[in-house]
Amino acid sequence: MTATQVETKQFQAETRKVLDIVINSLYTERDIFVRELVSNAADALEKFRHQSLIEKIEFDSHVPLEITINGDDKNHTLTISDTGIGMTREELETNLGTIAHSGSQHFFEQLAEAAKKDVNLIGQFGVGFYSVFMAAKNVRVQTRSWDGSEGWEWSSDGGGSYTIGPCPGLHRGTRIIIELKDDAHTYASKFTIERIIQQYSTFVPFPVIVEGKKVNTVQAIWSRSKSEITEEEYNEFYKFIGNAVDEPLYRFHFSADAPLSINALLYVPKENFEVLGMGRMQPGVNLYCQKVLIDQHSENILPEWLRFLKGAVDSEDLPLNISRQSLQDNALVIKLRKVLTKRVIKFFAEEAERDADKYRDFWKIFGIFIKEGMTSDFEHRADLAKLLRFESSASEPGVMISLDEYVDRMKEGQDKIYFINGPSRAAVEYGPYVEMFKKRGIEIFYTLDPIDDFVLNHLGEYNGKKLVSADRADLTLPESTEPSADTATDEQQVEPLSDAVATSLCRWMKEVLGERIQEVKASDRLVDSPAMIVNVDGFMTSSMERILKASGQTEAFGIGSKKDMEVNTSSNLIKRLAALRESDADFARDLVEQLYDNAMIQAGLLVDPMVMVRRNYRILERAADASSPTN
Ligand SMILES: Nc1ncnc2c1ncn2[C@@H]1O[C@H](COP(=O)(O)OP(=O)(O)OP(=O)(O)O)[C@@H](O)[C@H]1O
Repeated sequence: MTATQVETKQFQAETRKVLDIVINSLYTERDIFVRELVSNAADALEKFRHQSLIEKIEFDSHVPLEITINGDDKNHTLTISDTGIGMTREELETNLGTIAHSGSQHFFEQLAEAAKKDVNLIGQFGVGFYSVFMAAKNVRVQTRSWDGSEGWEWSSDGGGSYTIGPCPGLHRGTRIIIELKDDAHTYASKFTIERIIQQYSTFVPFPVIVEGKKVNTVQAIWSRSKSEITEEEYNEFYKFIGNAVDEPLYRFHFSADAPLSINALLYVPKENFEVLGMGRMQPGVNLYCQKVLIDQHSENILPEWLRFLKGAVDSEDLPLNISRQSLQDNALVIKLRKVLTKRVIKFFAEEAERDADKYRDFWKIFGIFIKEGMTSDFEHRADLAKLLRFESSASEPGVMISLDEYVDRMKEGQDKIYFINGPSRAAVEYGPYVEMFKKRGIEIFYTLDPIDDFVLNHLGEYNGKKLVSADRADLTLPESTEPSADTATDEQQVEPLSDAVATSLCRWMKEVLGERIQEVKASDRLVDSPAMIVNVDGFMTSSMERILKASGQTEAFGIGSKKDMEVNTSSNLIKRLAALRESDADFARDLVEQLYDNAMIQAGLLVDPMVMVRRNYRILERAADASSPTN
């Protein structure tokens, strides 16, 4: 190449930032750059193999599909070559000059954070190629596309720019020549390279030839029989396919011949990367046909809510040359997805039976995905319901139970499943909604996750039993659980307000509260608390309303659920209020307002804090006055 034909280009700003992070913060586990480059090479080979199945390729068709790695101890260079799909000039510039991510500030912060925490997270960010600069002073990428167009060389020292120029005489594929940093000379050694390949790249489905010797054995273990596969092989395969360093939480290897031929090897990792602040996970399961990759990180083979699974699905029934676009509507793929989803759900249900504690661990990490499935996947909702777990009034704190367990111990005459949402178990247990449940010994689920009420509302009923939130105005509890008069002790037998006084008090309270409340009425559910807010109609619970309000959606939905306030006419406070109303109406009005605000807060709904605090001080002042010794 002549100097005049070589162009110097600046990296995209985002790429520079990534390079900066990669170069400066990832010195500890540099080995992974080899894995990244080998996996890029394998991807390129896979792409070529796929292309050659779709069309007849003349150019360099005799070149075998393989990865070659050579070190030069004297010159301290490492060269990784593949005979894959190669890159055109445009592809070279786009792929190695820019970053596929939209490059938000947030992405870089997360990347920098992850790099500090655990270098292995880097792979999840798709900065694969750039990891080479952990060990490289300078990198040259020589490449020629499968289409036979001219070859090109890209070169950079990882600073702000790279050069690009023609590179004649290449075969199809890509050669990466790495000039190693002074403290990275070990990567020119055959032993180091072999060790890394064994560790990370055993399952690369193409020969990897280090210094003339093939170091990997091709194994698509999913198509082998279970009994022939060792634990070690399973785990190694997981590390390869899941880009993981640890062992999986669950493994599911399943084969079927009818209605479709399927070999699936799926894994549940130990961590939910989405909660680690790394954004939405990409699907982790690849689709193969007779071991040829058809769809990497396939969005078609499993529903979105199963994106946390890693693994491989192979079906001989699929046409080899199916295009990515047509996978989505392909009848076979749709069928495959149905069968697989059902099997995966069944697998989780069986695991929950087999080892409930382990399943609880799974639920804590991945329950959120099952919940997502409940709200988004109508077809599997009923099956998924079996997998749900919540705490309940009858469970130990922190221990979650299934709907089946709840149903099994429902009270005689009970035909509904009750739940109540709250920010924590303690908040729910001290709140007004569970008082009568406790008193009558009726179990109630605590839905402590904001999404839970949506999940249960989508479900509607389970085994023919309606799911009902305890903050509903029309809640009825089974008659059979009504406490009989003689079970109440004397001190519990507090005289309530007379009906006439109660009715008049409620009417007046309604006047004070105006439109905010549809009705104030005497409660038959409150035991200790003086008041509570209940939802009159519709399906919306207070928790759902809170979430929709927070996201500004109540307007769009036209929802502002109508509410009643129930008051406890046996409560001392309410009885005093009835008297105070006659003697000091202004102060009594303040108390009504405060009761309302307190009840709203206990329902998890918003009140005007400024107004409330001012009022609260007025009330405190009265209380201080009343108990002051000078009075
Ligand atoms: N050996 C190669 N042959 C052909 N193309 C390559 C090769 N190496 C990299 N590329 C191209 O460069 C792109 C960027 O590579 P890079 O490793 O940065 O990201 P990625 O492979 O897309 O993501 P990740 O490594 O995280 O899976 C690849 O998507 C591919 O198109």
